[in-house]
Amino acid sequence: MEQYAIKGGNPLVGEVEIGGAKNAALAILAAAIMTDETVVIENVPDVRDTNVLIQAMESIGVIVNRIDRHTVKINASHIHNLVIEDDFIKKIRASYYLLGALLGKYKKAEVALPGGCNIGLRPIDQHIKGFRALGADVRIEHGLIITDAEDLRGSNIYLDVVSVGATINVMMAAVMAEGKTTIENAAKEPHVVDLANFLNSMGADVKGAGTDVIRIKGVPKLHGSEYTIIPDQIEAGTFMFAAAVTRGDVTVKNVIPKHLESISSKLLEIGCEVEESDDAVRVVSAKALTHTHVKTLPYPGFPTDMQPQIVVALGLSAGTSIVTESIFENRFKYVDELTRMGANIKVEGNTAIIDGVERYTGASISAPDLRAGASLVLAGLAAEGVTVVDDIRFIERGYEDFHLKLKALGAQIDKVNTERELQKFKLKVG
Ligand SMILES: CC(=O)N[C@H]1[C@@H](OP(=O)(O)OP(=O)(O)OC[C@H]2O[C@@H](n3ccc(=O)[nH]c3=O)[C@H](O)[C@@H]2O)O[C@H](CO)[C@@H](O)[C@@H]1O
Ligand SMILES: C=C(OP(=O)(O)O)C(=O)O
Repeated sequence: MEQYAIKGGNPLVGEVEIGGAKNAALAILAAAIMTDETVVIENVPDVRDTNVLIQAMESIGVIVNRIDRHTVKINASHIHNLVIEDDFIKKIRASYYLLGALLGKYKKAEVALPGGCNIGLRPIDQHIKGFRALGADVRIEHGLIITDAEDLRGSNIYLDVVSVGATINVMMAAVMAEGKTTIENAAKEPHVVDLANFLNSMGADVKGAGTDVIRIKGVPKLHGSEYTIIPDQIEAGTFMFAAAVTRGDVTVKNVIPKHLESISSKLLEIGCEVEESDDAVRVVSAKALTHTHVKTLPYPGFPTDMQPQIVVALGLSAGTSIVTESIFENRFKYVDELTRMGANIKVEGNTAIIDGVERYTGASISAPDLRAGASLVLAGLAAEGVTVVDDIRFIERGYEDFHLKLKALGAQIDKVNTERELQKFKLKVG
């Protein structure tokens, strides 16, 4: 089983290029099947989740050509099947975007219930509420979400919780519905805006994305497009925190600094310097880190997908910090692993009370999910001695070349596959 072997202690220094946003790419790839014309999408991250989604699209007859590692050409004029139930698709969250896309285009779809990170219950009632409001019948049978409609008609939909997935799914189902749709209490995340921009580039009429009211006028059909996906806010944030915890000096390049504001603010609060330019942010961690309080919130609040990264940093900060996870009920599972490395953190319900320690010490640990896994790697980079992180397949769901990018910044990290390779790494790093 592949693992990351890490020898901590090196400050990360240099520049790192951020890739396309995984969560935008997943929505946009799914939406690309809503036209029979060819679509070219650039800046698609080469990560497991996007590759699984592409594989599922191919399984129903979508032709996907890779022009280069990050550019795909999609033609969905020969879809022959509206049922998607292979085992892989059950593992990712965004499989359900194919439901909104197929329902919007063909008025019918059957897709396996979604997976994704095991961080809470993750119900899909708001997606179902939205589809039903547009006139679709929706039922769950044999592990599949089955939806069909004679006609989709625009509607006013108020989301009871701010949900990225439901906002995206309802938007896709509504763009070719007859008449006007309003999504109230919509999510405002950058990837919601990116999807709306992409749909508009295909001829849709979506207004208000990025605010909490999205207005959609149905159009009869969508056409081909060429589109570039926005940079990944969370990949960028992860490298910014890698600089913070290793006392480094890292410039994350190819980013939209506005999307990183909540992350930059917290880094400033804990004692880092943050310099913004047009499409880059530099983080310098020269002083001892200090404590702060954090509550995860929908955008523009502090992202839940950055919660484990900031906990790793606060675990090394002087004083007591309180982190409240307000989006998912069970996103502190990694704290047990961090405790093995010497962290002093007590979890009470959705709150972590963190008493900073002077250092972490290397240990053998497992990645419980994507962001927690990446954050445990950051802990390993800051720790004294060698850390071995198992289950790195979770990390590879959302980070392209994670260890190679860290290595280029001066980290001592290798991917190892056998005990022998691990011993070799240990000998190499001394
Ligand atoms: C593939 C993707 O883009 N994943 C992101 C997406 O997940 P995802 O789209 O699953 O997250 P949501 O925004 O939908 O979830 C937010 C909250 O709403 C609840 N909820 C959601 C839908 C629903 O029908 N009913 C309901 O109660 C969820 O349980 C959660 O408590 O947004 C999350 C919140 O920013 C991120 O952590 C994930 O990385
Ligand atoms: C939780 C995440 O992804 P997913 O919703 O796909 O599980 C994430 O990207 O951090």
